[in-house]
Amino acid sequence: MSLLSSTVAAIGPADAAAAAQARDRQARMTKPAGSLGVLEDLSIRLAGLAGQCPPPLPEPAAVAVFAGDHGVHAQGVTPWPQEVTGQMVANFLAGGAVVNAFAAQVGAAVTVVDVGVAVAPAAGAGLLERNVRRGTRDMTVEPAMTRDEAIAAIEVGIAVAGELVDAGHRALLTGDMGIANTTASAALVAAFTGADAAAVTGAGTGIDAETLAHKTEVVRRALARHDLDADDPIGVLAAVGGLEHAAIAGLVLGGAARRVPVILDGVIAGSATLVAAALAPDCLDAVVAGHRSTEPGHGVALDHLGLTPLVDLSLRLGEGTGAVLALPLVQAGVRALRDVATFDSAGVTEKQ
Ligand SMILES: Cc1cc2ncn([C@H]3O[C@H](COP(=O)(O)O)[C@@H](O)[C@H]3O)c2cc1C
Ligand SMILES: O=C(O)c1cccnc1
Repeated sequence: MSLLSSTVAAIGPADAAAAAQARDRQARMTKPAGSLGVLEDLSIRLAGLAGQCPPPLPEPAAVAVFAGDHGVHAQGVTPWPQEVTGQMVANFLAGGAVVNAFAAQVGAAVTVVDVGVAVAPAAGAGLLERNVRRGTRDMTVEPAMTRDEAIAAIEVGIAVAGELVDAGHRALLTGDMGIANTTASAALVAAFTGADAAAVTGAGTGIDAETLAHKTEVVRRALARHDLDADDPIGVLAAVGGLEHAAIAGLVLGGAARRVPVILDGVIAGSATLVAAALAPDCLDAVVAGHRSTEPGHGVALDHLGLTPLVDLSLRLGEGTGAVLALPLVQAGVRALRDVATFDSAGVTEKQ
């Protein structure tokens, strides 16, 4: 059996008994019932995922930054040159990117993976060299990847998830680097949700109104170019996705198979999770939406997946920055379920 097939087969539903135990404990903790809002629901979900109440604290955490390039860059969808992808890989390895600063703040490790960078980055200490191909093809002309390439890149993500969990990590965070990847993200979201290109295409790193109109047309052309069927997620991914999207889908599947929470970053992660959920719907039990980015396709993807983002700070960066900022909230939700006394144990009188 392939790594993808065995991983999908290993993903099962949440443990209803552990979730019920967590729900019951939340009702008996020394606080008004429901007063921790979203964090209560989150702790109950994570108990169901782990199959125990309380679930293990989601730490130590690791953010996996998957880097890849995009043939659709040739269509003029972003003002940034493609070589920035590889240059930022070097910056991540040197500790100089925003995700490094934020990860240091919350004690998360940063793992950098070349799954599809166009020009081989200089082998820096810590780089995981797992390149499947040196950038995708232009999706407005031909499929971005072959099915085999898409599956190989998904399996890179599954393997990285396994390695990080084997190394002791108990929370996986998604990160991405890939100039032009918000264009592929928009196409994926449109293909899986049926939304119009205009509803899911955004400014990415920042473009003027004319370039945004052009980018929307590029997404529309790519969608029209391929015979996209949401029931064939590998086919959609291969046609209009990116190598880092594939790897992130794999990280989600791999985390879910190991029953470790996966905290999503922005629109690249959201669109990649549409692929993962189409392959294995139960993987969503492991998924936490870290934040909502300003890319319009991100909200469309999260709504489709039924996920509520934890923070909304108008970020539009990627790299894993939004996921990393959300990590302490996830940890606080679990810590409350684990450490807060009950009315009985603390001798606090319950409401009349
Ligand atoms: C210096 C720099 C650092 C970044 N870090 C993340 N991104 C983000 O922006 C890119 C997507 O935007 P678009 O589709 O508009 O090209 C991705 O690389 C994403 O990770 C960056 C972009 C730049 C320029
Ligand atoms: O939503 C994101 O993660 C995002 C938005 C803009 C540019 N890069 C990433």
